[in-house]
Amino acid sequence: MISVAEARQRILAALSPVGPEVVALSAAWGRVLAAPVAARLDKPGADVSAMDGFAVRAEDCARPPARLRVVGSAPAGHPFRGTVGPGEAVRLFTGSVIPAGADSVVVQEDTDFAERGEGAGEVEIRVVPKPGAHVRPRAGDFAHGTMLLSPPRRLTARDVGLAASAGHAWLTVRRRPRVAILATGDEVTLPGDPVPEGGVVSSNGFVLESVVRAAGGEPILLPIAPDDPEAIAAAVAAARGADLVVTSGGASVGQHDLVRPALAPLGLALDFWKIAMRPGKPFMFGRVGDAALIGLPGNPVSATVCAILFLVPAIERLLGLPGAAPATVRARAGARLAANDHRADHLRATLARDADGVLVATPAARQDSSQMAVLAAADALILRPPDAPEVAAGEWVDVIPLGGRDI
Ligand SMILES: Nc1nc2c(c(=O)[nH]1)N[C@H]1C(S)=C(S)[C@@H](COP(=O)(O)OP(=O)(O)OC[C@H]3O[C@@H](n4cnc5c(N)ncnc54)[C@H](O)[C@@H]3O)O[C@H]1N2
Ligand code: MOO
Repeated sequence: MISVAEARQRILAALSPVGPEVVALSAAWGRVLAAPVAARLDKPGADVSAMDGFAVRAEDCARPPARLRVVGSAPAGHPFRGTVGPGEAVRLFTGSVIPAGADSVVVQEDTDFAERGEGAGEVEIRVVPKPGAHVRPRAGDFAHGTMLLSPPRRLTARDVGLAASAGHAWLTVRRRPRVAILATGDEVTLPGDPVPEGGVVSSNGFVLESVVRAAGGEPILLPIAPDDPEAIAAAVAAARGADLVVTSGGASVGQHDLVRPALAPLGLALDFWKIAMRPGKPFMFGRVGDAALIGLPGNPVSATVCAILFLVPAIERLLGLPGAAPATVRARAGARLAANDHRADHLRATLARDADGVLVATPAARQDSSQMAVLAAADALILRPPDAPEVAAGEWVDVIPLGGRDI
């Protein structure tokens, strides 16, 4: 059995980024940028005012109060075409272009504007403006040609706004990796269908569909396959065009654990099978045809933990991102943790702050890999490295916080 780190490294090494596509800016949020974004214009495109007030020549206002003639008004989008001469001012608003001749802006609160109102022919300036006061210089945010966003990068709302402000209506992003999902098992039924004796309602397909979507992939949820090698092979063969095929169930050693032998006739090239971890030991990785294959254990908690640890990084790699391990934080153990065996353990835990504000991770009492209620209620997975010694309550442990990307 290989370690969690080696498994992730082998998965990432076997995958390469999918191709690009061009999308409208309105559809770009959350997508992964595939080409650099350089500014198509200066921002701002001219020296502009940061405040509502008056454009002046600072030298005219050296001895307040200074009485200036208001020679024009320049709302944002309507620049003043003349030049501000000695003893003159122009009425301005936030975003207005600074007229030629002026070098500073005096905010209207520092004038007699309140007494005179809009449209007066004169204004009294009551302060000494610093040259350049309240002026946003041309290209002060960015200049035409400045590199603003470099790939690979998952686009945030702020990135989308930046690209818009730089004049981009379209962005080149990675297409969404197509991930076919196949739940297997004679006992597995769909939610809403009658559940026969010994039946189990499929949750894995829906968890995986959600995880794929959250990671930026395009999930394709296939019909459930029975424990029949031909049916499993036919379903996987029909998923041609997928970048990645993810199966659930039939990954272990039992007589009905069929995925590996079922896919042999399709030319399954197995990279590795079994990871020294709990839950999720019977994890399979390889390739069938043009697609990578991840075979997940059927136990729901095992499938979900493996999806967080390996499927999310795999999709990130297909998107051209590094595919890093889930981030960890330090917390104090909320209870004694027994010494671990040779499999890295991932204990479902709740997080809370103690009286000093220190994060405390308390493991759930039940850690069976079938317990979905415990998993959904958990805030974190406590990491227990292979062969870790016993940990007393209050000692520091590493935890993976859950809930990122709403997983
Ligand atoms: N003799 C051994 N038995 C088992 C071993 C082992 O090493 N030796 N490993 C155990 C471990 S660890 C795990 S994890 C499971 C994984 O087994 P499989 O991947 O073969 O999964 P199944 O047997 O098909 O199912 C296990 C369990 O999960 C339920 N299940 C299956 N599919 C779904 C689904 N889509 N949604 C919800 N639940 C599902 C299924 O009904 C079973 O209860 O093997 C251990 N056994
Ligand atoms: O690894 Mo299994 O996933 O222990 O239940």
